[in-house]
Amino acid sequence: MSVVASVLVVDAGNTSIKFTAFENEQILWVQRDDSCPVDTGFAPDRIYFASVRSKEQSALLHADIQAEFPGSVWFTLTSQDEACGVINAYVEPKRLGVDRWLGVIAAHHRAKGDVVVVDAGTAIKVDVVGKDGVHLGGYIAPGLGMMENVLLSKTARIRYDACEVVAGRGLPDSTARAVTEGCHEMVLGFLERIHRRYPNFKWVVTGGDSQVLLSLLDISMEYQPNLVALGAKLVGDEQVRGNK
Ligand SMILES: Nc1ncnc2c1ncn2[C@@H]1O[C@H](COP(=O)(O)OP(=O)(O)O)[C@@H](O)[C@H]1O
Ligand SMILES: CC(C)(COP(=O)(O)O)[C@@H](O)C(=O)NCCC(=O)O
Ligand SMILES: [K+]
Repeated sequence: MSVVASVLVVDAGNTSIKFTAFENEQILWVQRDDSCPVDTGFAPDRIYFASVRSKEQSALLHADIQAEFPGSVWFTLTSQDEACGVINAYVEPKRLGVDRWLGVIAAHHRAKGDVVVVDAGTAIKVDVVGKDGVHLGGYIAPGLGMMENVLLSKTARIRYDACEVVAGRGLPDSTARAVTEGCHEMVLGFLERIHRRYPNFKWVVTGGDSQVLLSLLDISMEYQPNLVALGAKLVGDEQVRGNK
């Protein structure tokens, strides 16, 4: 009889927490929330927890989630110098954001070749991974929401209502369009410059803002919304095997 392994992956980013329920390799459901889902009817054997939040916030989340799933074995995932056949580029491997680390690992295993990972979240991260599993490094830039918020918070007259953010033709002719499309152009130029350096790499994009970018970029990219969770599953399972 095959033993079904149920795993809950928790990916705590700076904006939202993504909860992904696995049964063996199959994703049963994904929930994006600010706190632990309740009454899910899911009883994971294991919880793989990856957080880029502060130690204090991560500890509070750990307590909340463990209280909701008291029978689950807890694994906190962190960036390592090597895991699942991938070698971390960082001089100090542990300082690489664990979301980036897990996305890099999942992308390497899915692409089976040279790959560029774009994760458009609170920040926009771009990581480059060679087909041999060597993480070559990457960039961090402000996310779309962050750029817009800074313009609003640091100026007196950049003000507009959400309803003014409309698709337009030609150069922006309103404050709302000037800001939103200016931020888009910043990110698109950033990504297109990197694409000119890595044109033959596969590109995979994830993160809450990826659909916006996909619609504007003329770079062929695979959209994988569960990339970080898939990387967490690979790393967590490797740890479980290693502990046996
Ligand atoms: N349901 C949602 N809740 C929060 N942010 C969302 C949602 N849908 C799309 N987004 C966009 O995704 C961004 C957050 O992406 P995400 O990858 O979850 O960030 P992080 O991993 O940094 O927490 C937000 O800036 C927002 O623009
Ligand atoms: C860059 C990040 C804040 C992105 O996190 P997110 O946008 O998912 O909230 C995170 O990957 C992080 O905390 N990195 C640590 C610094 C580094 O990766 O070099
Ligand atoms: K993230």
